[in-house]
Amino acid sequence: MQKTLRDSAALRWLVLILISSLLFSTYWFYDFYGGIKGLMERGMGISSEEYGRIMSSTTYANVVGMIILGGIILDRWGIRLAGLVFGGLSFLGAIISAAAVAGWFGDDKSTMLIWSIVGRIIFGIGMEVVCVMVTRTIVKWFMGYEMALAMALNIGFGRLGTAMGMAVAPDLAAGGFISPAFSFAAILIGISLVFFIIYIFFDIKIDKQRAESGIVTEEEVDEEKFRFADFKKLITNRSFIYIALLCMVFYSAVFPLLAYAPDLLVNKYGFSYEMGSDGEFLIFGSAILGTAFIFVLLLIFGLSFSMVPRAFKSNTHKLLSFLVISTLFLGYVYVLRDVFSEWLLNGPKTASLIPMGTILFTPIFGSIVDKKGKAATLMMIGSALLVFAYLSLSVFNHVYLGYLGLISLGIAFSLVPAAMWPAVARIVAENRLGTAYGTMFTFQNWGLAAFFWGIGALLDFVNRYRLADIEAGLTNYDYTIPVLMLALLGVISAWLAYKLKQADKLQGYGLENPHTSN
Ligand SMILES: N[C@@H](Cc1c[nH]cn1)C(=O)NCC(=O)O
Repeated sequence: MQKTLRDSAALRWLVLILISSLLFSTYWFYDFYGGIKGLMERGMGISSEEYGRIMSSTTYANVVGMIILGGIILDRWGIRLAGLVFGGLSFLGAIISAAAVAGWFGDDKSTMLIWSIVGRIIFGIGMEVVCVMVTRTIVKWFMGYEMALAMALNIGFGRLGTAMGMAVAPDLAAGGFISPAFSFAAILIGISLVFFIIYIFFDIKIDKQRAESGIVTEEEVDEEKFRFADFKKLITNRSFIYIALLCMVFYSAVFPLLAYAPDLLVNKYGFSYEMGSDGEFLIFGSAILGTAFIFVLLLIFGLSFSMVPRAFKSNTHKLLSFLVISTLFLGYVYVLRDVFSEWLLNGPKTASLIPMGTILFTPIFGSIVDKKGKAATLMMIGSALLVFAYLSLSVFNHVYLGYLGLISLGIAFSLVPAAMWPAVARIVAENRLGTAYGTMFTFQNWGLAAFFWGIGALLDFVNRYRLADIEAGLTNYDYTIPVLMLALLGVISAWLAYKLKQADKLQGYGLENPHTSN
């Protein structure tokens, strides 16, 4: 058969980098606010509830079905046009948000707040559909090749965006000026759109080649398309209902926490927001470049740990490669020991290690699920870890228990997604997967809408008699009750995972069986 562009490994990986840049930049924009929550409150004069409202507004359009509509549009228009339109929307939303905090629409609090919300709503419409579009593009190029690896790398780029956004935003907002952090994040989306436009040339070419060689084109492949008949079937399937609810409750306990985690560490343990010079690693005199370099190396180590030993067949080679990577990693930690010890006392840098840790752990747990199964049990364990994490970060006050809580949160954030997404593919037939993911992300956005806002509102409420002192810098926010509320979500997640396990026993999808037995 005639070869197409996707038969070249180099081109496949080039395509992955071009399109994953969109995930990197949109995840960055989604999450960087967490690193500068305190600075936003001071700079814009907003409360925690108003900060929560801005974060929550990202989900508003998705709550009323935008992801599903976006999926239908993606089916009709195809990757190129839909990618440009929805990528363009996320860029537009980011520009509006950056203009809002720069005071372009007016520098009074309510104008800045309203336009920040408008910006986030538009950004949110684009971002979620971009995620679906990028996944489709990976399927188009990697089906029959290294698809699982490509998906893991793609989500790794997203998590890197989250981590770097949280860690670098305070450096960009040095001196309390938040505007550069917003402009930088918006420019990143613009750059990734340029990468996407470059990708379009490859997309046109491969479609032409596939048409010439008689391979079905994107428009003809309807496996991933949204169908209302499928939707009806899905929402009457017990196992799907439990896993979709689990997706909503679990992510509601994790994504919103990321938006508050740096501020929690600053307020509860007295961590810093801005980095002292001891914690800076300079490259060409730039701390931002230095931080980016440290993160990229962490990403490379994370991926090497999880991918390289697995690539060898013999156990000796596996062990040898693991030892080599471990030695290099220890050398890296040793050289940067002074920087890391400062980072562990800085709110945004410490919180950014949660998404960074998932890059290492998610593929490891993914391969455990492949080999041993136990997907529903692992989701129960991941949810229980959330409960432990949030109890450690709320009712106890010891900083070491706090670190342990953050590590548990990182493990839970790796374990549940690693077990959940392949489990969906077992419950739902392949030709209904697009509909299933669109439905699950819609449910997820309902929860996110409530908890992005809810944490901020509850924080203001429980601290209502001390708000003036907090603003004056005389005392700190008490995060105990809002974080305890998230522990409750962990309990509900564990219960839903248990119900899923029971439903699976009745329906026989084999969620507890290894994937290799199929
Ligand atoms: N809905 C997507 C994308 C996303 C990321 N942050 C907020 N929305 C999603 O949840 N993807 C799965 C993941 O684990 O990132």
